[in-house]
This record gives sequence, C-alpha cells and structure tokens, in this order.
Amino acid sequence: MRSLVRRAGESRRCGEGRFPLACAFRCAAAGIAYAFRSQRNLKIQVVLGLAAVAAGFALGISRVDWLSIVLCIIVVSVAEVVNTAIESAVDLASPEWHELARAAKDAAAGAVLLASAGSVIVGLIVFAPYVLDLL
Ligand SMILES: Nc1ncnc2c1ncn2[C@@H]1O[C@H](COP(=O)(O)OP(=O)(O)OP(=O)(O)O)[C@@H](O)[C@H]1O
Repeated sequence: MRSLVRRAGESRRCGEGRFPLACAFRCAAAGIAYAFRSQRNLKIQVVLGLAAVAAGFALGISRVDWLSIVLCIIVVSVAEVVNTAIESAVDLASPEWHELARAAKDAAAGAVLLASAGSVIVGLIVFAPYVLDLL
C-alpha cells in the first residue's frame, strides 16, 4: 500500500515537472513495454510483422504496398495495446465475474481479431502477385 502511495506521488511529480512531455512519452513507452511483456499475442504479432517486412524487402514490393503493410502492423499493434489497457482496467474494476466485464474483454479481443484478420487479407492481396510472378 505504501509503495502504491509512493508511486502515485512519483506519477504526480512527473506530470508537474519541467519536462511533462518527456514524462508523458516515458509513461507511454512503459505502457507499450507492459503490453509487450504481458501479452503473448503481441510478441507473436511482432514476429509476424517482422516476417512481413522481411518478405517486403525480399520481394521488392512497391511504395503503396509498403504503406499497406506498415499500416497493418500499426493497426494490429495499436489494437493489442488498447486491448491490454482494457483488460487491466477491467481486472482492476471487476476482479469478480461480471457480464459487463466479459462483454468489455470480449469486445476488446474482437477488435484485435478484426485487425489481425484484416491484416492477413491485406497481406495476401499485397504478396500474392509477387509470389505468383516468381512461379
Ligand atoms: N471479470 C470477468 N468477468 C467475466 N468474464 C471474464 C472476466 N475476466 C475474463 N473474462 C472472460 O474470459 C476471457 C479471457 O479473459 P482474460 O483476462 O483471461 O484475457 P486473456 O486470455 O488474457 O486475453 P488475451 O488473449 O487477449 O490476452 C474474456 O474474453 C472474457 O470472456
């Protein structure tokens, strides 16, 4: 409890310091790091994203195709980080089973699924012509 109070104090000091923008970036980076540490799916998505980037270089995809791939990586990453935030907030607010907690977590997971499925479709549309050209 004492460490929680101390952390709350540190957090307030950070926001009121001379470089509140630097503090905000540090907090945001900590949030991304937490999502990466706690979400196995995010690690898998990062590996798949790196694989897509490697394939993009190997196949020499166009500028527009790069734009699609990079946007997909960003959208999936954002969805997973927001999903992590919702999961943490729900666990804090409703550690016991609750229908609304279930709905919130399911909806957050659904957002990640939509982003991931959409990215797979975009990946197929982008890479299929390059792969077919090689055959
Ligand atoms: N407090 C709760 N009340 C009701 N249902 C819950 C609650 N916590 C979790 N659930 C149900 O269990 C599912 C999995 O929740 P959990 O917190 O284990 O997420 P997770 O498996 O870590 O998700 P992810 O794979 O996205 O990280 C939720 O989608 C929801 O349906």
